[in-house]
This record gives sequence, structure tokens and C-alpha cells, in this order.
Amino acid sequence: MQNLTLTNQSVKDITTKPVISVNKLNHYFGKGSLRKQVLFDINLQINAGEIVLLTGPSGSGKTTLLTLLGGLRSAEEGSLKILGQEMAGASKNQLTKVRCQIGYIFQAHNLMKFLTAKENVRMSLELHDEKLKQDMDAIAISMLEKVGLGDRVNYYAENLSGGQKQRVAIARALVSHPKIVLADEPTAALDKKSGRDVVELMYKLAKEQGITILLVTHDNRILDIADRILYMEDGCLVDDGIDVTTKMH
Ligand SMILES: Nc1ncnc2c1ncn2[C@@H]1O[C@H](COP(=O)(O)OP(=O)(O)OP(=O)(O)O)[C@@H](O)[C@H]1O
Repeated sequence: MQNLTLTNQSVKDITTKPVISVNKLNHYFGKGSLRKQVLFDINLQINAGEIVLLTGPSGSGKTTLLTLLGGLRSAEEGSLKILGQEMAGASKNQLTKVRCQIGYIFQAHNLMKFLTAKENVRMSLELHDEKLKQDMDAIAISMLEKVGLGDRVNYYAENLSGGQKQRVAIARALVSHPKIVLADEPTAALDKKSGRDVVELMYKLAKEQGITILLVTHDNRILDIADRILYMEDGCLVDDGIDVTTKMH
């Protein structure tokens, strides 16, 4: 991929700033005799600007870990720091502040089908007080242009193809310039070409904006966009970092 090269600045960011630090993290589901441990002693550090892929068999705990890292679930045991904020025992207010700095992209894109592409992207801006004074329509349109949907701005989400919907979801996740983007199987519902286009777009925008990406995937076709690949099995991080930076870029 010749056009996916790291800039000196992004290489420097990768080597200097941790945005996610996990230490001895355990997680359980259920109560009483049904209580079951699903994450075991997870230790992990992810640095600014890194693109990390999380892979492993079904049921190994990838989504559970991703939702914990996104502040969508409370950390119960161990330490989990996101952008310097300890999430274990954090107040609702602290969790909300962290969430505002994270963009989420899911397999089922979760667009509002009765809103247009522009309105879906704009909605994400409306969650940020400081953006309310700006021309949010213009910002949303400019972001849609960046993902190649300048001619689909006023289309309702339900009238877009799978790949186009996922690109709207990317625009929505990135428009507020989050520090971290978490993506759960973003290519699962897409054909080979659309899946490839979507991840290459995520890669390009993330490197331009210095965003850290953690992406859960079963899709072997996209492993080469990673700076690092993590592998999970039975709730454990078996491999906490095959560094592929030198290999791929
Ligand atoms: N809300 C829940 N309540 C109880 N158990 C759960 C819950 N969510 C997940 N689990 C269990 O936790 C384990 C890890 O699930 P998780 O969804 O994190 O795995 P995964 O690696 O993301 O799987 P997949 O690749 O199939 O999406 C599984 O055994 C699952 O059954």
C-alpha cells in the first residue's frame, strides 16, 4: 500500500504517548452461581496514533474488552486508564467526559435511517457543546466529502449501500476529532472491495488526524493496515503485540 505511509510526526506520537493503559483487568458476567469470568488478567498499552487490530475466536472476549476500553461498561477489577482517566470506580460524569473523546464504529453502523447522511453526521457534533456555535452543516458536509460521499449528503441512510452507510458511520465517528476510535467488525457486512475501501479510509483519516484506532475483526483481508495485532483466546490476551510497523509500511 504505497500511499499508506506514516509521517514522522505520527511515528513520534506512536512512540511517546499512551492513550490506553490496562493493568491486571478482569471482567465477569452474571451473579451468584452464574457468575462467569470472561476476561483474565489483561495487560495492555496502546499509544497515540497507533492502529491496533484485535483478533481471535468467537467468544474469546474481544467485544467485552472493546466496550470496557470505550467506557461503555464499567471496569470492575484491575486498572483501566483512558486518556489518563482511571475508569475503574469513575463517576458517571467522568465516564461521559471520556466517551466524548471516543468515536465508535460498529458492524451494524447504527445510523438513523430516517435522517439524511448529513443529519446523521451532524448529530454527533451536537453532542459537543463547543461545536454548537459553529456551522455544523458545513462541517458535516466537509466530512462527508472526505469519505467520498459529497454527492450523497441529502440521501436518507436507508437509501445508501452497505459500504456507503459504513462510510457515513466513519464520518460520524471522526467528525468531532476524537482521540480514539473503537471499531467492532466494521467490515463484516461488506464485500471485499467495500471492506478494503472502508479500512483504507479509516487508516488515512486516522493518520491525518493522529487518532488511535482499536479495531476488532475476524477479517484476515485487512490485517495489513495494523501497526500491531493483538490476539485473544479464552478471555486472555495471548499475544499482546505483533509489531507489524516495519513489515507493512
Ligand atoms: N451480556 C453478557 N452476559 C453474559 N455473558 C456474556 C455477555 N456478553 C458476552 N458474554 C460472554 O462473554 C464471552 C465473551 O464474549 P464476547 O462477545 O466479548 O466475545 P467476542 O470475542 O467478541 O466474540 P465474537 O467474535 O463472536 O463477537 C462469551 O462467552 C459470551 O458468551
